[in-house]
Amino acid sequence: MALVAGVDSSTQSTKVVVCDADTGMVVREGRAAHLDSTEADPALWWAAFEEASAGLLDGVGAIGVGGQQHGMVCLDAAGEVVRPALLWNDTRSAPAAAELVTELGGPRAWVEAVGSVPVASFTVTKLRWFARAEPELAARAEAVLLPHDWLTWRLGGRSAYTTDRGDASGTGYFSAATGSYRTDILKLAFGRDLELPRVASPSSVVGETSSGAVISAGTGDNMAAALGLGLRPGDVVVSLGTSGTAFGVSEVASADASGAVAGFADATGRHLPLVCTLNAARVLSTVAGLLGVSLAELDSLALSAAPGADGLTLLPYLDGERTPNLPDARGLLAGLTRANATPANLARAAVEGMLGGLADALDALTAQGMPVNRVLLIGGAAASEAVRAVAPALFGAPVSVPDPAEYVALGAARQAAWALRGGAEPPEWPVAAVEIAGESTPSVRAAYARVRDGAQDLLR
Ligand SMILES: Nc1ncnc2c1ncn2[C@@H]1O[C@H](COP(=O)(O)OP(=O)(O)O)[C@@H](O)[C@H]1O
Ligand SMILES: O=C(CO)[C@@H](O)[C@H](O)COP(=O)(O)O
Repeated sequence: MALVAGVDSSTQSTKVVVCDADTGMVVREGRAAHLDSTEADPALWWAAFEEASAGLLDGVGAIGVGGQQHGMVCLDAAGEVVRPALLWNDTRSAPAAAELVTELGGPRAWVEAVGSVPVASFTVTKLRWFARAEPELAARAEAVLLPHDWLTWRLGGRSAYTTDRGDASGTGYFSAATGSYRTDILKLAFGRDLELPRVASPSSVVGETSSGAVISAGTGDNMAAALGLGLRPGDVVVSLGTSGTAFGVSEVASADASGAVAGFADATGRHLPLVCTLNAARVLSTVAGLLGVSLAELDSLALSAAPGADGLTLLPYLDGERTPNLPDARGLLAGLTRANATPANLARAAVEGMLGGLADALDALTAQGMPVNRVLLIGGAAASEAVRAVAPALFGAPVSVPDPAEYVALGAARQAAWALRGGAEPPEWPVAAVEIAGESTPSVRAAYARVRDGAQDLLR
């Protein structure tokens, strides 16, 4: 049995899986936690990878890395990290994003240039912030990489100084449509050129580890998840991790000047229109902490309340929000009365509020012509019984839950198997999923929309 490994270096943790290269069956896996911060020393990602992969990689013939998107990893001339990486969920570059949108000529100009309208998550806005806020440190920067690029480079050395089309499409200076960098945009943001990694093709081998395993190109975590699920047109993923994302694979690029749908590329040479919220799984853990209960107890409380939480609505912008682009927003609990002020209603409002943002994300994809025939629910919070009860009621499409697995790491492993074996398409790895049912509750979405739209001025 040939073995391949996949890595998911995401916001809260690193996960590693080792799979049968032919079937995708997971035979070994490990994980290690990350610090809770919106900036990180990449050395901590490497330490987490070493911890999570300890004892797992013997006999592995290929390895691929899926990483959280957008992180700004700047290196000096000696290849040393200049400052901790600013991560996708760091919002300090929101003013820089607004400046850059104006400087290039507005949202439509950005969509035509790179397929997306940049917000604080995008690497290009972080480079602008870096150049303006920390000029002496920025003067030392000679190159900029993404988190998965940096880990791939650490694994394979100079030859593995690469990225892929999928992750590159989240920088704001790469066009998924043309497959080329827009170095003019990088220079507009940062003030001068920086060395960028070579964009490797989807099934290429970019290097070799010290133990002789070939290294695939890697990709961004959402692109890897799409690969791990073997996503087909009509399937849309809702991923509930630190971020909430809704995305699907498309043969054509999206072009949403509203900025809600980012025109990313996938990891197979196609496109991955994607909507991302800043608030997902941690809405549940935060409210569980507020109530002093476990996640399982939060589930029980939420399931004991009626749909609509007796009029209690939570707009869960607890870390600001990315979609809608309200980086300085705070959460808002509306409709509170003496009668509905119960732990059960608050738990229910947390689940419905978090999923309300993802239901809006699905609407944004539909508006861009993305067919939503089936929703696949993944990410840590997909394990929640309350989430599984509420999602079908809000999403307006059949919802299925794939067998529990780390689909980002699985996708990276599938890419590694593709690089190992070659061929026009990645190996066929079966993914089983169970459909979950739920009665539609349009009144819950209507209540969420009223609070969302009515509070816009309060939220800026
Ligand atoms: N049963 C559960 N119910 C609700 N949330 C859960 C459950 N299990 C895990 N989570 C949450 O999932 C998150 C981790 O999901 P994951 O997809 O690994 O995140 P990321 O990829 O962003 O690091 C954590 O915030 C954790 O609290
Ligand atoms: O910014 C995005 C997508 O544009 C996020 O999806 C990040 O890629 C982080 O992913 P998770 O850590 O939540 O998996």
